[in-house]
Amino acid sequence: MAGPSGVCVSMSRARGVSVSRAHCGGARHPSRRRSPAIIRRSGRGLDQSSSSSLGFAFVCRATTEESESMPASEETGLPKGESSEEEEEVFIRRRPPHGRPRNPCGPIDFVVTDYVEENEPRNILEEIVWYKDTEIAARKDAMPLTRLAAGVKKAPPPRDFLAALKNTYKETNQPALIAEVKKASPSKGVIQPNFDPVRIAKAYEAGGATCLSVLTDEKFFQGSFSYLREIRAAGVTCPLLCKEFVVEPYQVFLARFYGADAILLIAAVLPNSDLAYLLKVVKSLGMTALVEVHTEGELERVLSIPEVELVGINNRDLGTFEVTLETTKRIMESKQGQECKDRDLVVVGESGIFTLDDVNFTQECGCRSILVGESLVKENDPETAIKTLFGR
Ligand SMILES: O=C(O)c1ccccc1NCC(=O)[C@H](O)[C@H](O)COP(=O)(O)O
Repeated sequence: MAGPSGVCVSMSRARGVSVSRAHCGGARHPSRRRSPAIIRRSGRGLDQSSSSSLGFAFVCRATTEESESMPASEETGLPKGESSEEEEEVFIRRRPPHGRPRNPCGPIDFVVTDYVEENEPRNILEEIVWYKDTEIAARKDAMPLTRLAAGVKKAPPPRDFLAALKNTYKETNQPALIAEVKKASPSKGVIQPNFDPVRIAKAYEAGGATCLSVLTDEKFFQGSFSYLREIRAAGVTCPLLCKEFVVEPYQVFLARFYGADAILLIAAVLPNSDLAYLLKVVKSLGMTALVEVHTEGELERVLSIPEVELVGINNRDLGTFEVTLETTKRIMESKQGQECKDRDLVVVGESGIFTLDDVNFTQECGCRSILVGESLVKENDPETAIKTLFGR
């Protein structure tokens, strides 16, 4: 049964139905202004779990007075009310702008029949981020935040990820290596078929990596949170970055629970209000945040948050998958790049680093650290691969 403006209500499981229409707080895209979205009232989905509101209560207590005063969304535990100007700068739409293709709603479900094209992810990062709601809901079903937070207290203490990078740079005068443990990626498919995360992590450490980045996304990278724990349990002492697509505080707790010392926050995904809030959560757990940007505009936005200490510049264009180190050069030569240098922030050059020339080029751009995945992980002897990469 088609309702007004393309709202189609499926009666298959329904006896009676009324669907409310209102602004949707989740999507961040100008198109949403042209048409009202649908508010989900009940049924299965993210808001089915009571753990997110519980989670927020916990996070509030775990962080500062300042964050306590921020109103938060019941759905995600993140603060509401970011300015529309800031929303425009966020490249990634957090959710399909017109809701999911099918929306369970109590005893019925409804379908949005218009705007099918706008409702498709525009790039791989949107596709990944949209799937996170499903993934996080399942995680919360298995372990509500209250239990997760209790578990976090028993996790091994966090190591200082940022200090490790700074020390290496000072000692070696070469960029400190964050070596990535990743089996596959959306752009390359399977990179290492004989993937053994512990063997690779040990080889990276033996080769001289300062820190490790561990992909935890299962669907798109064939990663796992359990790799963090396995690598720690095997005695690897390098601080560990949880390479995840974070949209909620719950994921930060999960990372700490599994032993991560640092976590990635992607500016293209997170408006500043979310970034600032997540940074407080990260700090409250004793971890470091690597805040990743792709453009000067994102860097400018990120630099307005005083808590940012570690910035990553990703050379991969997430629309085309094209990788060029010129991105790092361009951004580091911009006024925002200059501000990073003036503030003595550690900047990490990420993606597309294959040779000693690439290492040197990134260092000349002003990066004190590099994050390297493919060129090391594809080799069957990653220890030697690191030594070759650094000309040692
Ligand atoms: O690598 C991808 O295909 C990808 C797609 C969408 C989001 C992120 C993606 N990669 C994550 C990374 O940025 C890299 O794993 C990391 O920077 C290392 O890059 P590389 O040395 O080129 O493997």
